[in-house]
Amino acid sequence: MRVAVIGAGRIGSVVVRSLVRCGYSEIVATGRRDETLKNAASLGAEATRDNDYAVSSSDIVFLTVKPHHLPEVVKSVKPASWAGRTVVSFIAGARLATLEKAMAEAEVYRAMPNLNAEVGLSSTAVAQGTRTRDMATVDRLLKCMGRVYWVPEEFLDAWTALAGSGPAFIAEIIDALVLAGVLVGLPRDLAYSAALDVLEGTSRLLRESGTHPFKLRDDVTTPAGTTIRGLIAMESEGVKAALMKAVESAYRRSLEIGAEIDARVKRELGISD
Ligand SMILES: NC(=O)C1=CN([C@@H]2O[C@H](COP(=O)(O)OP(=O)(O)OC[C@H]3O[C@@H](n4cnc5c(N)ncnc54)[C@H](OP(=O)(O)O)[C@@H]3O)[C@@H](O)[C@H]2O)C=CC1
Ligand SMILES: O=C(O)[C@@H]1CCC=N1
Repeated sequence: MRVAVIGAGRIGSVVVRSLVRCGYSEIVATGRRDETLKNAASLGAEATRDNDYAVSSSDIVFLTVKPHHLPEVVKSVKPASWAGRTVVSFIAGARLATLEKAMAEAEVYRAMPNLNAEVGLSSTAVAQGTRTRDMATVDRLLKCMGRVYWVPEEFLDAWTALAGSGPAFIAEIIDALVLAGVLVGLPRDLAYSAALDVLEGTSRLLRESGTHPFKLRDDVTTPAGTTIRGLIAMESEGVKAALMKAVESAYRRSLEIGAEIDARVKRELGISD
């Protein structure tokens, strides 16, 4: 099976690396700049600027360009070349209806992974379109990147906010914890190790024990001890509300991008509803 990765940037490169790690060797990746192509080739992909060649010579196509590049990419491929291809779009916000209009004869899936695919730990949600047949192959390829959740498309924008953008939110929290460690006297490296260990350990404990986060919090919290002092500071600074608003804002932006891209695809490709 041959796989095309259209747009071998940050997430596209991770797709190439994940597939190579999984044993796939027939991969073609595209980009515009020399640097992008050089990088794709160094990862083991055939690198080309020719999107039409990449799509027409492959069975499965991953779309990993920025949302505003979607119309240009569709135009760079002959309509006949999309026919019969299985296309998995990682483009934030881009709706299945838009993608199916843009690539009229392709079998289209909308998915949202995250950058943790770099270490095989993506949380990827995927929704099928109206013409999809080969879910097993898509499932197998996505599993090379980490966990896969088949969901209705209505969850994709929320998933994009929580899981797609999630690594950035968690990285901010980790950075804050490291600064906090330094504030109270730990050397930076030690604070960083502690922050990563606590995050990884808590995550694993919750997943493996099935314990509710409230119960874990209460188990850690000694009356008149240290944790409760920290918890009241978190409450008064609105940490929970800030995180909820972060995800809600990202969700709204995903919806906005979806509407913008739909309008651009219709305008630039001359498609009507
Ligand atoms: N970054 C992330 O964590 C995640 C991103 N996504 C989604 O993945 C998509 C890509 O994001 P990201 O990887 O961060 O972005 P990048 O900008 O890193 O990568 C996009 C790539 O697309 C290439 N490209 C642009 N136009 C064309 C074209 N006409 N033909 C071929 N290649 C082209 C660019 O190549 P060049 O630089 O050579 O122009 C670039 O390498 C977005 O839609 C985003 O929503 C989804 C989940 C997570
Ligand atoms: O920030 C973005 O738009 C993309 C989608 C999810 C992660 N990065």
